[in-house]
Amino acid sequence: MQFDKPIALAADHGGYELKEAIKAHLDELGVAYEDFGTDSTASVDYPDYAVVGCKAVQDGRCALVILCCGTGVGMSMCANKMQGIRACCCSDTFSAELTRRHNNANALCLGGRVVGAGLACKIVDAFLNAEFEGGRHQTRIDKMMALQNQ
Ligand SMILES: O=C(CO)[C@H](O)[C@H](O)[C@H](O)COP(=O)(O)O
Repeated sequence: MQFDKPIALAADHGGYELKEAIKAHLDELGVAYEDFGTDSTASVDYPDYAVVGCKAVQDGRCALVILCCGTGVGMSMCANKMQGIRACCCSDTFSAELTRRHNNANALCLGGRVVGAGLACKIVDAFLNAEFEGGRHQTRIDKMMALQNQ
């Protein structure tokens, strides 16, 4: 996997430990990242971290964002409310691969209380290694993104 920009990472307290495991994994892979917090297991509010991570993608500073909370669900709900963000909450590698290939997802959400670090790193690999296929999928994404105006 090669990216011309870093991967953004952000988590709440429920995803903090998983975020740290993903950082170690990205270090091993030599993939650059930017960590937007949180920095401990002290209780915080996941929307605050979804916003900073997604903004890094919106403004072009980061290529993609990985968001971790307890379930991944709250992060994905927040991320999908932000302009231009297509987030998928994944607990399996197949969905993570296909959401890049078909949905051109730019945000991967993971649950630190759902998946272990080993599976999460496989999910991250599947997400980062897949490429958007375009074609008929772009037509569908155009329709999807138009829903932001409804
Ligand atoms: O999973 C989450 C949101 O979808 C959060 O990470 C929290 O784990 C969840 O909201 C539970 O919060 P708590 O304050 O840790 O009980």
